[in-house]
Amino acid sequence: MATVAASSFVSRRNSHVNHHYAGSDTTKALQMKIELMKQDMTQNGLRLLHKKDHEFHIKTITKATNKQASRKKFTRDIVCAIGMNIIFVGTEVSPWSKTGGLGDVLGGLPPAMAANGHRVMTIAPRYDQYKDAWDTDVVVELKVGDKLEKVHFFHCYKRGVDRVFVDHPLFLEKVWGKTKSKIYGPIAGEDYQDNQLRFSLLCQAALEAPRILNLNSNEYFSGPFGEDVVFIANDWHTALLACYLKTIYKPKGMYKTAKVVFCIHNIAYQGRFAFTDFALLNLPDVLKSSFDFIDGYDKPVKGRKINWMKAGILESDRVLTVSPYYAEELVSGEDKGVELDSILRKTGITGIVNGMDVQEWNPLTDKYTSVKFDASTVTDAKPLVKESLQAEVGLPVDKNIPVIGFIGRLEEQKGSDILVEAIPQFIGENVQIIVLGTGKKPMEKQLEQLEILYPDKARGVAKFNVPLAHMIIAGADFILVPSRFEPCGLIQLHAMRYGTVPIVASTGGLVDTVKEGYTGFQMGSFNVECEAVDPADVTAVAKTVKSALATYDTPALAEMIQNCMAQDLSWKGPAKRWEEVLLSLEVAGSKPGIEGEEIAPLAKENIATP
Ligand SMILES: Nc1ncnc2c1ncn2[C@@H]1O[C@H](COP(=O)(O)OP(=O)(O)O[C@H]2O[C@H](CO)[C@@H](O)[C@H](O)[C@H]2O)[C@@H](O)[C@H]1O
Ligand SMILES: OC[C@H]1O[C@H](O[C@H]2[C@H](O)[C@@H](O)[C@@H](O[C@H]3[C@H](O)[C@@H](O)[C@@H](O)O[C@@H]3CO)O[C@@H]2CO)[C@H](O)[C@@H](O)[C@@H]1O
Repeated sequence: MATVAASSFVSRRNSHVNHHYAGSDTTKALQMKIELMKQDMTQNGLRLLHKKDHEFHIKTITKATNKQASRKKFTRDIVCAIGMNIIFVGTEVSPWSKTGGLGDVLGGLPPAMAANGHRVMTIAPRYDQYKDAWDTDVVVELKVGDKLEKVHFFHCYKRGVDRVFVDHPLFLEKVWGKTKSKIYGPIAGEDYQDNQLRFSLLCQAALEAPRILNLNSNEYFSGPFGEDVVFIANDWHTALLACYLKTIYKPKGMYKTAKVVFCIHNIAYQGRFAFTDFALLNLPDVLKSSFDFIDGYDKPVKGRKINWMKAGILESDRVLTVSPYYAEELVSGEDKGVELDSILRKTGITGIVNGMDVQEWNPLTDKYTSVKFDASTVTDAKPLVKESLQAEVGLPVDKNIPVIGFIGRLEEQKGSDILVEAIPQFIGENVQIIVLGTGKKPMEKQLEQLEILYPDKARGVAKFNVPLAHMIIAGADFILVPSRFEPCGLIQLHAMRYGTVPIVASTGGLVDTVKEGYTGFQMGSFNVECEAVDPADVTAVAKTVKSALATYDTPALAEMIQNCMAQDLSWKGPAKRWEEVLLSLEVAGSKPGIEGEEIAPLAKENIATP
């Protein structure tokens, strides 16, 4: 009996089990891998060698008769329960809640991290009676403002991620049934008066969840996540998390090695409130200086204010944002850094470009489109999908007319006002345009006017309409993204995956993700002053749109379509970069992950959709 081929089998506390065959094994179904592993162990006489600090090392003894084959078979690692405990906290988590890209990121990045062997939880408010999330029966009492509030936790397990929903009337009673539009205020542009209390509650609840929720969602992880965790706080609403952690939990000896990453999805929203409101947050005075902020604006009060995002940046262990170019822009000066540039220059900020959810946005399986396609069939399929889109919005159905799409929140950021002014300059071409968005009322009105002004050429739909968003992404020939600023942008990623060529402003993540002449068209950067539309930007939009239209039905555009579709735009790459950053924080027990596939098929998933 010879040979000892090495295989290591590492397990961790709570019998957490995850696994990995390094080397050439590319088997996708994890269940098969485990079965194989069990068989291997039996057939080849695996023996437990020693146990040390929760780690088990197993040595394989192969049969002499099959020495070579066995040696080959076992020169791979089987790693169980590797990785980190990662907790994402945010106000939106798609598909349960979403007003825009923040929801998409909390929907898509966590499953990608889980696929790599990490134990992952998201914590977001329970705005609605989600059909697939059940009451955990765990209740905590939290001090919010000057009251004690009882908070419940709901839970479901999807795509390898524990989805936790914080249940309290501050969320459910306000937003119930209107998840898409009323998360932050009664109408776009208007905030709920008690948002500070709502988000203080969210942050405190998020600090309780990993310690008290006994989650046994799959056979590899069980029990509470514990205290050796890394929190990822997203945008201003979650800025208090680092503050409570540092001043309340750590002094009590809790969360000793836990760390907080603060991720900026949009620096335009900072959470600026009256300075006296600091008292509402139940934080020690020592933190006041981190919130202290003076600006020249009268809203919500004149002069001195508290700034939640400023505190989030200063009190977290690491600051990230959603693209490298946006990270550069944020520290470049006051206009792009929106008066937090100097703070960010001190703390530093790293940009990791977003990925996209390739399950939700897949031209081969998209449930909202009539014809499914991939790169090999796009040329034949696109005209058909386009015709259904034209019919859907009531435009003349003609596959020979190039269609331009726009999707976005109607805020100055997205430049829908620039687009509306540019339309007269290119609408004389052979073209149709479809604009989908909700937000500020005057901008919604501008959209609704389009059909009246250009009945055979343009449609504006002022609704939050996910099926139509999919149809536009799939059926349009070009997608226009005329943003004044854009931290990353997901629209252009979705579009490229469907062979819809992006025409983008040269800002933020649009610079990082769209290569001029290769995967799209760059329009140059726009004036970030939002009060008025800069005529130069209108000209840039019209000029670039005309150049793009000139490529319609040419081999050059066909090549660009192929270039777009050939890219891996999934969360896989970004998830690896996130992992590197999180590992560098050195939370106890953190280990690198693996190159994994989503572990959903193995999980005790509840399959109802929200
Ligand atoms: N009317 C409508 N109907 C249906 N769907 C609609 C819609 N309006 C928008 N959407 C959807 O909302 C998402 C918007 O994503 P973006 O990244 O463009 O936006 P947003 O600015 O909200 O996010 C911020 O956060 C993300 C994530 O980090 C950054 O990419 C981005 O630059 C930053 O501004 C897309 O999935 C889009 O389809
Ligand atoms: O996913 C979409 C975006 O969602 C978040 O943005 C919201 C923002 O955080 C909220 O504060 C609010 O913004 C309003 C702002 O508070 C108010 O003073 C006024 O300026 O109007 C704003 C718009 O209503 O709503 C935003 C969503 O519309 C998230 O922070 C962003 O990163 C996401 O892009």
